Amino acid sequence: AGVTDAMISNDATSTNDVLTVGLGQSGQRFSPLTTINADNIGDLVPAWTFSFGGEKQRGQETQALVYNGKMFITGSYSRLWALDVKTGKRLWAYEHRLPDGIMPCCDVVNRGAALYDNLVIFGTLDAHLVALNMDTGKVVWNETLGDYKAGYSYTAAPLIVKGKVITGVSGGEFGIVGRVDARDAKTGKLVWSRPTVEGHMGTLNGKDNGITGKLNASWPGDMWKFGGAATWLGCTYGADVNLVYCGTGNPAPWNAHLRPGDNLYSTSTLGIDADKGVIKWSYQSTPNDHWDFDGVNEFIPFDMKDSSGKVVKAGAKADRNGFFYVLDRTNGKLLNASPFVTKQTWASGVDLKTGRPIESKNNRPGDPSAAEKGESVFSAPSFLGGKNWMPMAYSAQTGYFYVPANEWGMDIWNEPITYKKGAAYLGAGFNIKPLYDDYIGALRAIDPATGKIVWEYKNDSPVWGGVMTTAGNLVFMGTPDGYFKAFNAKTGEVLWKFQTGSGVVGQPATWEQDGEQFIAIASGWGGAVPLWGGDVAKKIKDISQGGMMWVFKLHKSAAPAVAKN
Ligand SMILES: O=C(O)c1cc(C(=O)O)c2c(n1)C(=O)C(=O)c1cc(C(=O)O)[nH]c1-2
Ligand SMILES: [Ca+2]
Repeated sequence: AGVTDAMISNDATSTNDVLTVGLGQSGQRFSPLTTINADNIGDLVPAWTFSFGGEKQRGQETQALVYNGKMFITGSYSRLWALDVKTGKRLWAYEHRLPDGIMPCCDVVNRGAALYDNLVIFGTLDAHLVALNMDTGKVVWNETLGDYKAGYSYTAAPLIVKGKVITGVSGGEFGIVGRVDARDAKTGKLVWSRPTVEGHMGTLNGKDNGITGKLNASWPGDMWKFGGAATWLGCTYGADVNLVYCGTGNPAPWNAHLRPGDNLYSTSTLGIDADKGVIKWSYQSTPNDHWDFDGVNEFIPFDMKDSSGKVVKAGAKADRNGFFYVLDRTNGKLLNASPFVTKQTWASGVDLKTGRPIESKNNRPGDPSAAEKGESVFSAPSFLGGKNWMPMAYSAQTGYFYVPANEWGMDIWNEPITYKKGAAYLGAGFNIKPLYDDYIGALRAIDPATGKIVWEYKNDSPVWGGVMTTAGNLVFMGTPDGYFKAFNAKTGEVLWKFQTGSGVVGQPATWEQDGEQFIAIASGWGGAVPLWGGDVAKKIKDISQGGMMWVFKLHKSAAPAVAKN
């Protein structure tokens, strides 16, 4: 017995296990379970805990996977554990031997593994993809994703699509070239590879698989050779159209004066043919990005009822640049775009006809070519984004997306820079500042058909944890002050919270076992905010480090749930 493609296709509706990060290939992070619900959530108590151990703490961004009596979790510094899912007892551990010179930009994080056959597959900070035997933890195959000395690393959860393991790469701040790869999940052998910087060739079974668009038309000179567009958050999958959806990060360097043009395919959503690795469509949210708006944010396929009641094959993305985009997932056409944070100084909106931002004048930092430092501008959102990596969730039951957002801006300026292998390739300086005294983070319920914010929960510190929603009328998210919280999915009311002992930047998961529902979350403060957060980082410097897996269940097995509303 092992994990099959059919099981993975059904992961969003099957409740006995958790086979994918995102609770299904489309990444909606919705569970149909109702045993734990808005009426009895007050009875939620810890079932067991597990410590990530020792000196290697830092950000724990993982999501638990559950299969065949085992839980699989990844940890900071490229570690992975198999635990007894009933007790939390450690069964085996894999600790990847990392070289000294690794260069992750934004903490030593990992966002989870993938399961296929009898393998548990995850990526490492030195840009390797490692497949372990589920029962023993022994390495079955180990492939190189990039040269860590050139700044390649890996932090995302891989995605399984039809027997293939789909991965991106990290390293946009070092001038790597972004890429999406598909490998045979059983052997690790490369099937196709699709670079995300125009000009670089893709491959299918070792042969050229074609490029779309004119070679390098959107990059000046040789800039495409180190163009960034890292695919550092991985991909989702639209099974009905057989497209892998991958976001691409910032073009490199940050100083956009050095690369006039749109810089395709940076800061874009790509719809890539899952069998051949060919880009079927692309949608660029921030052409010629000057603010590190990146654009990797997850694109979540969902079916949307439009104003006439017609069901549209849509997909949504809450972009780091502050706009919530709804696209036609079959062809990438923009359906609507609306702000999900209070301030976007760089653009007044998005032109629905052309799909391009209506860019503000004078919100790009000045050209430093004749000076040491160009003119500084204040810009919002900050480069850490209206939303960063932490995934949103979608409930077909309420019809809302639940978006973890942050309200902040930055002073940003440019400096001269040239590419040097293994060195930061930014050409920019910055300082992040809060916009408001009373809050930075917010969890917002957004109606995708109108773009309206239906409810919001404000948090004093930035939110950095993933979101999950359930048919029990619940939304779950953790906060940097250590709480794991449950909200009413319809109203946003906080129904329950639990202090985990360190900041929560993990992703919730839920499953059922022997008639009981369980909910898991990793606690362990870290990620990009303490490293890059400027004035905001100063505000939250007193959060305790840590590293614990928490699993919860109802205090006494509740009677089968009866939904009250
Ligand atoms: O361009 C890139 O390759 C890249 C990679 C990563 C990463 O792999 O974690 C982040 C970023 N960029 C980034 O811009 C960013 O804000 C960020 C935050 C985090 C985090 O885990 O908290 N990672 C990253
Ligand atoms: Ca980046």
